[in-house]
Amino acid sequence: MANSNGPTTEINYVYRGTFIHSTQQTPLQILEDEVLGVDTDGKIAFIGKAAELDSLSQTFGFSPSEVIQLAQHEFFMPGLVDTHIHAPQYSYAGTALDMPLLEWLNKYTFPVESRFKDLEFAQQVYSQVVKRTLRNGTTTACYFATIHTDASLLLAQIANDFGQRALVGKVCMDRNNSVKHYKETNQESQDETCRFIAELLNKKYPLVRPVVTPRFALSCTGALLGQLGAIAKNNNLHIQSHISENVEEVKLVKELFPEYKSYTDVYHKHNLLTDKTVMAHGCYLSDEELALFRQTGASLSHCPNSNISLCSGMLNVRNVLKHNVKLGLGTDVAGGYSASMLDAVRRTLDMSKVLTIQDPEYDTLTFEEVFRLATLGGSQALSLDDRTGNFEVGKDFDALRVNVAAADGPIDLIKIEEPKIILEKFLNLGDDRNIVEVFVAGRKVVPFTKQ
Ligand SMILES: O=c1[nH]c(=O)c2nc[nH]c2[nH]1
Ligand SMILES: [Zn+2]
Repeated sequence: MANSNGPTTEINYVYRGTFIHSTQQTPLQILEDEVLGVDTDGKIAFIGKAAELDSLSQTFGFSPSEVIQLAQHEFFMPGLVDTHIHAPQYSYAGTALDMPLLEWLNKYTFPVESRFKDLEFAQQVYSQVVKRTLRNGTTTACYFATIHTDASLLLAQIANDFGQRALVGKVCMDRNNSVKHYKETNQESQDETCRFIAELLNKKYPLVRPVVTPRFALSCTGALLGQLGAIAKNNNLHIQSHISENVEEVKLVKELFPEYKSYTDVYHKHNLLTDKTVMAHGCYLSDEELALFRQTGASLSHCPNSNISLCSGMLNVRNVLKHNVKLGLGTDVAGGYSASMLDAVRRTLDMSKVLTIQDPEYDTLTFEEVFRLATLGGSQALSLDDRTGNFEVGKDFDALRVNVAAADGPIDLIKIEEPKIILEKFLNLGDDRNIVEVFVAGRKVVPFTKQ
């Protein structure tokens, strides 16, 4: 209901209970016994103390009797943001982790990805990955697809149908010396990227957008990198790629692009570093390169499972944060074997502890900081933090309803615990059995209504 200076949209539903989220100022803000209202556009209309329920109900025009009360062991947290995941690679997730990156790409990845010309196969795998990630609380995913435009459009359609917020990239590569049938010509890559962007934008999906996706410097000619930089600029689009993941890769980039100062400079000079760019990994970036990320507003996606599984390297997250570079977490399926962002949280903490074992002076990340990276940090890394990432009024309601004591779940509570302990238990021990509902832009997307 609207009054002359009040809200202009109607309240759809109101929850009462504990809300836990991050802000720019604090990695963990715990709001106990609060009420949060979501309007019919899926946006957070208000959040306030339950003691003020009567006045909120008058201002926003809802009945206190319709308020949904969370149970003792439940809380809401912002949806998880996976800033880097390869949807086609979900088909072999959990296998093929026995060699380093470049061999792994040639032996497993390129042969599998080349199969996504087959739309039936794509339909099967892409439905599985969207459902699996949603069930595990990924409300926003930044996907790599394959070089195939129609299959990439299908991934976008499936994300839209299931209600996931997504950036979807048709992969671009006009260089591939090992699996010769899995590459495009330069012209094809440009034309198909433009077709992908035009057709996807034309669908007008409310939560799914295209992202310009050069695979990485080794898969692209300088000409293609430059053309993709221009396409992104002309259409004001997101950009994603990989950078500085493994020592061998960094060495080859130096050999292939000798006239550039650094790996980062290769992307920068081709106009691929913008405030809508997210680069996966960055394990071997110098301070100078991090400064260039900071200057351009480009962000990093930290993918610890992948970095460990492929023996790639270890990102010094503390140093990235010190340089004020935007940072989110990614599963990097299938270099990372788990599609769950809870796994990314745990690996981030583990890797930070390994760095502390190696150097006791290293300031280990706290679980609160990693919680922020998995939610607000991810939304900032994808430049979507005006829409999602925490429970600020005006943002979309992207949220997980978590029940730490879910029947048949993985967590045993001995007694009533305070919210901070409940969150810590969920992050370290929880799984999809604890995620009882998932909301994206106010719409309940888990449990599924569609099969
Ligand atoms: O982890 C990775 N997965 C990939 O598919 C890929 N391609 C280039 N570089 C890559 N790194
Ligand atoms: Zn990747």
